[in-house]
Amino acid sequence: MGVAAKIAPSMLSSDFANLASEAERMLKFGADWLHMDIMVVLLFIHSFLNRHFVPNLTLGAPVIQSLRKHTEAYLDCHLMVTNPLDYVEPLSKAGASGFTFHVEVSKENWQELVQRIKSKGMKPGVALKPGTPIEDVYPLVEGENPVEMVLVMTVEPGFGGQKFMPEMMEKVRTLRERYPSLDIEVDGGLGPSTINVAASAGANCIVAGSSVFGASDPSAVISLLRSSVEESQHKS
Ligand SMILES: O=C(CO)[C@H](O)[C@H](O)COP(=O)(O)O
Ligand SMILES: [Fe+2]
Repeated sequence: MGVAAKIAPSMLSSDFANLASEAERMLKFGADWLHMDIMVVLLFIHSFLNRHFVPNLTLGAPVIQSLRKHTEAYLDCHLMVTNPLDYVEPLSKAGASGFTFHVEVSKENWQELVQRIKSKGMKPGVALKPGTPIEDVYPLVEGENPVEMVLVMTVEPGFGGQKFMPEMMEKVRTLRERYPSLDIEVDGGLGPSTINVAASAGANCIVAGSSVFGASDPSAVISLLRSSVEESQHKS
């Protein structure tokens, strides 16, 4: 038996003007979590110092708060920002469930971050970009106050609809071997043609945006993602 499969449609691919009904549709189709990509570009700073994390702007606490009024679903928030600590309080008030920050921007303060996230009743997770070595997250999983999920990016963060990077599966395999009961999430380019490699590497939380929202039968895609994770776990 493995860690429970969690299928998390990325709302980045939804119709933002109808977010509540899009969320409801995904839950009806069998989604476990709703993946919320929080990206901020500080335009002023971006132009002068190039200190943004991703070159895109999506949604923040006000949108999470609005969505929370319509659903009790687990909101799996993926923070692609340079200053995640600033978002702990607003996102917890807004009703976020999971708070996953990037290791690349948290070297100095991850202990405080994890503690604050937990104190607000959210589940702390750490994400890493494709170029970041897996060893960088070990201290966060093995420390006294550990994160409860590792998100392995399988595209460069910033946009939906990109091509899955199979070479990231080595990271997933290494993590699964080291942490048999950890939630391991993969994010970027997941869909029917890529799920088997991710599932057999040991991922159990699957984010899928364009492959689900772009499908003629999203519920069939969600079922397929789930059965691939469950079958891989039975085999191992
Ligand atoms: O974090 C993300 C991008 O930075 C998104 O969650 C991800 O790209 C999902 O979209 P898709 O499944 O279309 O690749
Ligand atoms: Fe994401």
